[in-house]
Amino acid sequence: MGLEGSDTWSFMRDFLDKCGSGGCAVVDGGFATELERHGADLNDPLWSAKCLISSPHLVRRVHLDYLDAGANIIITASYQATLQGFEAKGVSREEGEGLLRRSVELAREARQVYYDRCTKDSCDFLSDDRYWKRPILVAASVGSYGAYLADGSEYSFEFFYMLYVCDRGDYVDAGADLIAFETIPNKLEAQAYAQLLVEEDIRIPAWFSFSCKDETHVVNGDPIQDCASIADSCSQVVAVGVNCTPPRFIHGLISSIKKGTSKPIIVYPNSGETYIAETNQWEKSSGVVEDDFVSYVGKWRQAGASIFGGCCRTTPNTIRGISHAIRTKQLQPQ
Ligand code: MET
Ligand SMILES: [Zn+2]
Repeated sequence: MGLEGSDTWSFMRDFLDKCGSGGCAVVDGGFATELERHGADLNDPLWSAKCLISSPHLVRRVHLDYLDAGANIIITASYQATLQGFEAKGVSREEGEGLLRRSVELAREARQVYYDRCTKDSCDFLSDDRYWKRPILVAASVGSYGAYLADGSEYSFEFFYMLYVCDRGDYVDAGADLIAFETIPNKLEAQAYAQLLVEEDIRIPAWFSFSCKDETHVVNGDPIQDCASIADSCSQVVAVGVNCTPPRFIHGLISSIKKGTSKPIIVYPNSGETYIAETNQWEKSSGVVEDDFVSYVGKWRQAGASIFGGCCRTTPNTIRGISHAIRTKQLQPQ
């Protein structure tokens, strides 16, 4: 049974209401780069998904750190997880499917640990002498197909379907609350995901989040407004936005996205640094200081976004700051 249109329409809006911060929610921060800060070596085609094999305890720990920091949505370690990638490591197809499910289970376990601790130590808010259980969703991460094709080969829809349809039912079975299509670089992929969600009758909702190169275009040059319109016409998509994009473009991007959709807008920029592939290092962008984008969240709320977080090189501290800002200021859109 697929989600009915009205269910998906209300899914994110109901969730945002329940979060109790004036219709805002907090997503987590950079997951893979946070694993690296804890010493994980992610120089691997599987990137963060490598830790599903080598250090699942660290995956659960980082999820928990983001929950402790105030996240309402945690994104799984499956960004670059593929059965093909696992197979290259000698992991059988069945075991690989198990690892895809495991990525969701680890996030759900962290949520359970967090809730168990809350009732014992009252670490979350109290209202009327009762413990308030902060709403928390587990979003299964699907990284871009373009990123998977890092060798510069061409898009092949046959392969795309093999990668993304065969594998992704595992997330639903494992109990993910939604699918996060992240860092989408172009219109073509957005169209393919939208088609996939409809044709395969994926039973959980999704968000589409694009990676952008300025205030009006995604990284390949397509207008973000067109990308947002594609997401808008797919009833299973419950939020549209941008991630892994420098903070300085976010305000303009929110205005551009609003021209293409009226769905809730999600923004989780990176730290503003640039990844240099040759050296495997992140460098400060010249002349731009964006160390602390937490202070911009109020403006982004006014511009019309309602879900805020961080991407690469942001940490639980960023998320703590965002969470504090939206809870204490009760920000409103203009
Ligand atoms: N959710 C992913 C992560 O933080 C997004 C990566 S963007 C390159 O690991
Ligand atoms: Zn990122």
